[in-house]
Amino acid sequence: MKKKLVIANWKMNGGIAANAELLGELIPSLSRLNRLEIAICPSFPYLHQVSMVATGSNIALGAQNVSSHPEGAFTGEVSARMLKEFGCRYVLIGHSERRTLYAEDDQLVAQKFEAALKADLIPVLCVGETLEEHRTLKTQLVIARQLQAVIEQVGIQKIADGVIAYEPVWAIGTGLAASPTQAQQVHFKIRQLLAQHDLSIAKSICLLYGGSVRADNAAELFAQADIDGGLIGGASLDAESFTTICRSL
Ligand SMILES: O=C[C@H](O)COP(=O)(O)O
Repeated sequence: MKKKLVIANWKMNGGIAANAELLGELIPSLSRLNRLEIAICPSFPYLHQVSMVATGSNIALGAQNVSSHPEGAFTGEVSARMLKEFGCRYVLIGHSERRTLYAEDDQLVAQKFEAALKADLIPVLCVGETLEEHRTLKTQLVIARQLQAVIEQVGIQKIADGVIAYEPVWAIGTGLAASPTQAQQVHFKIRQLLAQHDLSIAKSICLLYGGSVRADNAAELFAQADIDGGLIGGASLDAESFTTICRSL
């Protein structure tokens, strides 16, 4: 059976007191949701806090980024081994904010995906087109290119050890989610692209949708045949909204 997963990406938000309050509400309200996996990706400094507070709950830990290098003179970077040591299970790879604001290209993203796998983390590969690419009907082309870079780096079998999140850049933080039909079409296309390499991986890989998922649109998005969960930004900072989103899956 395919994995169902909802990941909270807190982005560069939170603080010790705010995290404690949010977790204090989330942990009990999500505790009975055993039909899906739930993960929270805080900023690096709060990994330990979230790990300590969430231990024993059904909330897993994830990070928002990782270095492509295993160790060494890379000031400001955090390695996959370090994330593992701090209890991470997941790591976001190639989020569009990393691609656009920090110039992460397909090759670097692919190297990060590989670095995560080598440390036994589950990489969550983020793919998606910009508004301009969307308007000029390049969505499939862009996603095929982003996927291909990772397939070339690690091989199709290793892709199966990760998760893929489709996040149209124009939907992130804009309040303008893709319609369920639009999202489903792209998710279906992602499975088709993977099926060119391996049918069984295409069918079984966990595909998340991200981009302005809210309490009031999650159920319809998650009802789509090829959407197995969500990667949630803004709405994951509100306990009630995030709980409703998780319950919608
Ligand atoms: O990682 C999460 C995505 O960037 C979605 O963010 P958002 O839910 O605030 O649109």
